[in-house]
Amino acid sequence: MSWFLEVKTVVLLHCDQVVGVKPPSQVLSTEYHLGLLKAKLAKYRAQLLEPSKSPAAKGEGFDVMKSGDARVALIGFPSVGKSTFLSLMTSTASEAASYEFTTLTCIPGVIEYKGANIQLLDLPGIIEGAAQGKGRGRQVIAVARTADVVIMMLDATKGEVQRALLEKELESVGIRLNKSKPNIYFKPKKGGGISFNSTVTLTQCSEKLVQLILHEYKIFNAEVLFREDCSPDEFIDVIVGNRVYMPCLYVYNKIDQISMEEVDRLARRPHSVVISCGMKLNLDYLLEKLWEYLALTCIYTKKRGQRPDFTDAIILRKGASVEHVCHRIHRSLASQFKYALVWGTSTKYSPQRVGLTHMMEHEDVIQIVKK
Ligand SMILES: Nc1nc2c(ncn2[C@@H]2O[C@H](COP(=O)(O)OP(=O)(O)OP(=O)(O)O)[C@@H](O)[C@H]2O)c(=O)[nH]1
Ligand SMILES: [K+]
Ligand SMILES: [Mg+2]
Repeated sequence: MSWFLEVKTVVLLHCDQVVGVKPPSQVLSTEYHLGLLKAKLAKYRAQLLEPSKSPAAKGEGFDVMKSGDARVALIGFPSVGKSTFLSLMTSTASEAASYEFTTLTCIPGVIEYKGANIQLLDLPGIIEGAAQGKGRGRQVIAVARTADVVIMMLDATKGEVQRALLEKELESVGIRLNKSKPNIYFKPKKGGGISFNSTVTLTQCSEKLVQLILHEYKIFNAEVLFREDCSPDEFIDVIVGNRVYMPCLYVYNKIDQISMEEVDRLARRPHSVVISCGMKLNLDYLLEKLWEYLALTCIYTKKRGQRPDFTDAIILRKGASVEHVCHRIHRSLASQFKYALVWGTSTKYSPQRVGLTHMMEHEDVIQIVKK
């Protein structure tokens, strides 16, 4: 697989050099060549996603029930301190030791924070080649796909190498870290050819390239609308589908082992937090960051004629409706529901009378009126 990634890098460099410099005929032939290569590359990657025959390599996760308000998976090389971290942050003890592959299964714990129960999963260490089934790699990655946030735990003394290798592993199975879904409307059709439009100026894709990529996937009729200046890779992600867009915190552990300068440098990297489980350093800050990345919705309730109860929030995932709030308060509340008054950013007016399908936003206040 590695040679293929190298090919991709070369092609991308080539692309940057060519755009806007060569006469149209040459641009066309370069694009033709490039489009085919990229589409082939994506097909090859898609094959990687297909489960192989043997049951061990099937890619099924460990059998751990989802519980609580959110799920966080601990991904990392062996002996970076994942189990030490779980034992510190939760009331669950997970064996930690200086030898690699101490943890052989998935061990769930619960972090209680700001009234929310966050399920934290300790997992076996993974190494290069995990995606192709090395060690328990496939199982670990399958669990990572089900998380709301991934904590990629790194040993601060070798963090950069570990980070690059694991990013590549996750990337190869369609997990996109800290990226949002490309804003491209794509709809295969029965006939009518390919209709291509864009609402912004495109600097990385053209109609011709889009067509070539689609043809490689044997798609000859489709509607495509770019609402964002996406790359060919991002367009391929949209066609292939099955991608997971996952927030990820890079956590550099064992900072007691590195120089102050190095701590400073790592702490300033994007999406990164430095900690020491051994010395219990910076764990509070990590929790704060984790909370931010989980982006849970807190809803406050209010009784008629009383002030809202800001001490006890109802915690929900993004995209929760009034109905979700009702279910949280009482099982039968939705069936007795008449209307609700909502104050906050989800409404035009405060308060506003809303129904069960109204979508709630973070820090909204709600008063429910029963029949
Ligand atoms: N110096 C130092 N050592 C640490 C720190 N955190 C954990 N360790 C040590 O690192 C070793 C590995 O810790 P584990 O928690 O077992 O690591 P793991 O990532 O769960 O390892 P596997 O289960 O084998 O994948 C243990 O000897 C820990 O005591 C830290 O902050 N500083
Ligand atoms: K270990
Ligand atoms: Mg462990």
